[in-house]
Amino acid sequence: MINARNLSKVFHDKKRGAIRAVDDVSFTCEPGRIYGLLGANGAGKTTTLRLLATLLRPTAGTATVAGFDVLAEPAKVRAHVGFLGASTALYARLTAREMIAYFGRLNGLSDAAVRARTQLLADQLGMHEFLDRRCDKFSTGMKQKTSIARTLVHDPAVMIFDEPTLGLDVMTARAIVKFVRECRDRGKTVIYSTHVMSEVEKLCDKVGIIHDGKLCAEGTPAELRTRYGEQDLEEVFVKAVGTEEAA
Ligand SMILES: Nc1ncnc2c1ncn2[C@@H]1O[C@H](COP(=O)(O)OP(=O)(O)OP(=O)(O)O)[C@@H](O)[C@H]1O
Repeated sequence: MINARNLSKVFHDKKRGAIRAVDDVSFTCEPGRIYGLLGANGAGKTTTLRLLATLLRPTAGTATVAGFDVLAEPAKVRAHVGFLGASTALYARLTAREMIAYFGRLNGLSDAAVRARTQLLADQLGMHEFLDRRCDKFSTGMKQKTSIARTLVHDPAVMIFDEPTLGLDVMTARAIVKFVRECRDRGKTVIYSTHVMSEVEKLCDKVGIIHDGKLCAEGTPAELRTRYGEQDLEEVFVKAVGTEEAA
């Protein structure tokens, strides 16, 4: 479960001054559900996700993630969250298997648990063919699958994916979308940020549209279509953001 309450984050930049990257954002995502965070470049998606994963501290507001407060119990939040960000990196000299094992041990898993999780994640993500190859030889898709596996090795209750299919070919993107759906079906709480409307369509039970740091519209895809009188989610997005700008 994720419960964000009036989350705000202000950055202070020498050139740009104060940047209100996230502005009073509140939403809830329940177990067995995927919450889609939709927004243009610079809207505040990544900052919101980093606040939830405790990689940043909110300027105001707070959130509970898997039952723990991000301000009061950040270590417990981290133990129950898997965060796949754009900068999730791999060690070039390690193989995918070693990479997963390394993060498994960091998360306190036994050798037997690491072996079992590696087997399962490699099955689910289709990684067996390259599990024992070094990460520096990987394609973008292999890297992303390995990053997902190392992020989720401790089987967290809450999974945060920040644009996980960016730059991937159609087949790899589909495999990842399928994997995320299966995580939801196993009862995980999933938050998923993307620019790709077809993924929102396929995946998200609820969508939050973020613009200039503010959550300007929220609902199921069907509710948003009705509210904005548009079938195409891209049109819904344009209208929601346009209404916010006009206001
Ligand atoms: N560490 C930082 N210092 C200063 N400003 C920042 C920092 N991180 C983000 N920002 C600014 O905060 C705003 C929101 O950025 P954020 O990365 O959250 O947007 P986003 O919706 O994830 O965009 P994208 O789709 O391009 O990844 C932007 O104006 C960005 O330049």
